[in-house]
Amino acid sequence: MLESDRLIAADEKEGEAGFDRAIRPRTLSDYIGQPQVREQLDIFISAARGRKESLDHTLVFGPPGLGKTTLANIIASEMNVDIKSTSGPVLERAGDLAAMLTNLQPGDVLFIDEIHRLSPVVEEILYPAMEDFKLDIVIGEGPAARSIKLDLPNFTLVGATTRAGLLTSPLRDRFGIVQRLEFYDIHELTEIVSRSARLLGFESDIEGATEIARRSRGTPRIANRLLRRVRDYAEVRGDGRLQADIADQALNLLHVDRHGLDHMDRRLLLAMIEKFDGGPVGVDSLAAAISEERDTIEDVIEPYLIQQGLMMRTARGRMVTRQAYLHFGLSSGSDDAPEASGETRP
Ligand SMILES: Nc1ncnc2c1ncn2[C@@H]1O[C@H](COP(=O)(O)OP(=O)(O)OP(=O)(O)O)[C@@H](O)[C@H]1O
Ligand SMILES: [Mg+2]
Repeated sequence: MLESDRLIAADEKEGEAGFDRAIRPRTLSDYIGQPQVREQLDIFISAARGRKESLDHTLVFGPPGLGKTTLANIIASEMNVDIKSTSGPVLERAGDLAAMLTNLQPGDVLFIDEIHRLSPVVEEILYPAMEDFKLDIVIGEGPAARSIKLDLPNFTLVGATTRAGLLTSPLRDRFGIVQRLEFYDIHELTEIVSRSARLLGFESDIEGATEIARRSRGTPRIANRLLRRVRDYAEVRGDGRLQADIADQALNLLHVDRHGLDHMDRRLLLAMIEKFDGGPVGVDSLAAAISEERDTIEDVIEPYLIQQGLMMRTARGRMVTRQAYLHFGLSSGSDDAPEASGETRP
């Protein structure tokens, strides 16, 4: 199975955009969960508005599907300004960024998704733009080359990344506000599912919403996707309402287990147990063993398994925990399978 075919992949799938527009929160008060992020941003935004200044540059990081893009849009709407969106890989040349920057109105939000993938030449242009609102760019080549300096309006750069560790430190240091998104707990996800169901006109009860929440890997995008599939099932096999037994049947049919683990998670954990004796094993060996990209393992599969206390990242490599053996009904063979280190299940 391809990563992109995964029902519980946290990345956005084709055809979800329209559905997403209907349910994406637009204001900070619609944004469920992430209490610290919300409280801090509420203060910073109110203060900036009070001073009639633009908001400080803001970096948002966290695993896919937790609400980074949503938050960038909310920041712009709470600040009452426009948002212009682009992404790291799209900005290939210095001129691409210059075009975006010179197009900004005072106070605007410039949203750069996947900001860890900016090329070094583009990043160089970004530094003075962020710091002094100056554009400093060389056009042309050889003897005809000229350096152009322009004043830019004050703007807010909002950067999003799944991998804060890959940001260069000069770039990271230029963000005044850094927010980390966490996986959502069951109560928050239940609220998200109930809200989405309401907006879709899909009648639901709390048990039904909870059943989806429990199996959504702490991720709103997955919760909303499972909700859509359960709605199909409820319309065809049930009475069109979201209830716990209908959700359970639908998700079993889709092979999403009670902890929200699917085929790929199970394959990763079982490879560690069966081929590497529980680890420690390097991520590259693991990637080869299950024929996945290393990035997919690091970005998509393992963050949730680590958060759930099923595996650990150690200096010597990846290891499964005792909980992983228990999950598969196996005994941990040796007694040295580690306990999960203080991580709790949502
Ligand atoms: N706090 C929240 N409350 C309610 N719904 C949310 C929240 N956060 C995200 N969502 C929903 O989850 C979906 C995914 O959010 P979003 O696109 O912002 O994720 P992302 O972090 O930008 O993902 P990626 O890393 O793939 O870019 C959206 O459909 C949005 O409606
Ligand atoms: Mg996004």
